[in-house]
Amino acid sequence: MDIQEKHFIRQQMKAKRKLIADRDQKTNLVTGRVLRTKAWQQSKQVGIYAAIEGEVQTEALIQAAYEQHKRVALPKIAADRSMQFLQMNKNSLMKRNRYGIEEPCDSQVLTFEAIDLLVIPGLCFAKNGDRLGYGGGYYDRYLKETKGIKMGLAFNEMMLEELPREETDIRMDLIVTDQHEYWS
Ligand SMILES: Nc1nc2c(c(=O)[nH]1)N(C=O)[C@@H](CNc1ccc(C(=O)N[C@@H](CCC(=O)O)C(=O)O)cc1)CN2
Ligand SMILES: Nc1ncnc2c1ncn2[C@@H]1O[C@H](COP(=O)(O)OP(=O)(O)OP(=O)(O)O)[C@@H](O)[C@H]1O
Repeated sequence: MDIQEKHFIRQQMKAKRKLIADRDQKTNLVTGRVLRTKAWQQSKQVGIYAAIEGEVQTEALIQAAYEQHKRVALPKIAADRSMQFLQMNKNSLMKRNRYGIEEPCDSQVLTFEAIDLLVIPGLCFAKNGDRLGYGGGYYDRYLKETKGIKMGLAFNEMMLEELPREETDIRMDLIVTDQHEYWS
């Protein structure tokens, strides 16, 4: 039942996301808010997603992280639906994976313990920190292991009052949108 409901919300949000206006401007607002959080300012090693169309974009955050001398790691997915974060620098080579998402070719894996802040994409989020992704379970599997702060990024239009939950779903500690921050 919940799984069907998730499927339905996914379809709805994919369509809705395309219609969000002023996405670049809103990305700038999200970026500014993230940079002002204590979680960002205190982090030394950030795991951050390479954005795809429709998501809050992350180039400016990645750039800021380099400039602030943080260690930056991007996710790389594997056939068994696991995911690792690989440490990057400005010259690292990137390649598109099977979903068309840019990922590191080959660099050092950052361990679960090393990452103190994870910046996470989603199709939509709930105010209590629940997250809905594309349904691969990549982030749920990864986040089970991590000790870092889990920060989801969203446009305000992607926030719902609540989401159906499964036992394996991992809550965000914090969601940053163009208008608010939601702590859980
Ligand atoms: N930027 C970003 N990176 C991410 C995620 C994400 O949501 N955003 N993921 C979060 O988990 C993982 C990748 N998961 C994904 C799973 C499916 C599709 C996707 O486009 N699915 C198509 C069908 C494609 C196919 O079946 O081959 C679709 O839903 O229409 C994209 C990402 C890991 N990296
Ligand atoms: N820790 C886990 N171990 C094994 N299977 C898991 C785990 N977490 C999630 N799954 C499975 O992965 C599938 C997708 O999960 P879910 O619908 O929560 O994905 P999602 O959060 O939308 O996707 P993603 O994390 O890739 O963005 C489900 O069948 C779920 O049972």
